[in-house]
Amino acid sequence: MTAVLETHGLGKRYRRRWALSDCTLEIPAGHVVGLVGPNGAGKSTLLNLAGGLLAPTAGTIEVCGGRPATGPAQLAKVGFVAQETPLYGGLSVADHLRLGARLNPRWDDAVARDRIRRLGLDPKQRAGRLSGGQRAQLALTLGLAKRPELLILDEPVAALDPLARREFLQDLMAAVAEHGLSVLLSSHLISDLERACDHLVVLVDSRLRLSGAIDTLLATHHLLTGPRRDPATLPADQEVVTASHTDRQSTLLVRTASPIHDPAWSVARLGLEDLVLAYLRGPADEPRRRKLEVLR
Ligand SMILES: Nc1ncnc2c1ncn2[C@@H]1O[C@H](COP(=O)(O)OP(=O)(O)OP(=O)(O)O)[C@@H](O)[C@H]1O
Repeated sequence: MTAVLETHGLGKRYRRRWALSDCTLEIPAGHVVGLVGPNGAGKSTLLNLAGGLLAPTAGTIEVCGGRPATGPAQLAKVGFVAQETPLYGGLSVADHLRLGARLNPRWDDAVARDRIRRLGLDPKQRAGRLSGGQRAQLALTLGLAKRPELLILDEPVAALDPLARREFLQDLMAAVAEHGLSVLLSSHLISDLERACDHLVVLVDSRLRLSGAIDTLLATHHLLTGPRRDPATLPADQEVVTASHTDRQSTLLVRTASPIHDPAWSVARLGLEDLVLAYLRGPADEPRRRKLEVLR
């Protein structure tokens, strides 16, 4: 597997607080990877580290085989659209495309012009006069036309209307299929991630909670419902992600690569949204011990 992003023990600290801690992660090339987590979980921090806008406090990070933002060749490989879609307010849409062409060796002018035309943006309009969604669209167009190996997008679709969101995600998937682009994007909109992504990374409380191919994650998580039971009595290969109990019944979300044979359980699969929400809600460490406390 070729990795477009590889981190080992990666951490970023602001004064006493770790915004990202002990993150070891490998993201394969040629995929659209969704990054999710609650507000303040460390998503932008991870993306900014990958884009070379921040330097790590601990650990290492490699993007497309090199350290982020170290020289022009490395910069050309990575496109980054930050959350606040930085543009030059005094420059027109056309000026931004000209600048993009001058600064980026692999610039695809046809893609840029075609998107601007489809979006109905006036090339003469100054970026400072565009709406929030139009500015986001211009920034995303610059990111796609740069033809990077890895495109990093921090909440790219947040400002777009539903139709524009869907069309943008389709453009992204087409670029992945046609040009082997890899994409890492953060979003709170799980339905969008479900549509566009085939890999998932979940951060909670500055820590990596889950990562992997979405198909595999969905196939290895099971919702078990049955007579009340201490989660500590489950087979060792069944990791309890969350557990809730009534007087008579237990409902457990477990992760395991093996089939569930115990006839006491009724077993159901989860959709992506329920899986993500379980990890956002679930305890970050020692789930078995904590759940035992609940049972007492
Ligand atoms: N420049 C900074 N100085 C101090 N603390 C910071 C700074 N930037 C981020 N943080 C803190 O680091 C933590 C992670 O922030 P980050 O922006 O990475 O979260 P996020 O997951 O992207 O959140 P959101 O979903 O709200 O965009 C937060 O607690 C935030 O307050």
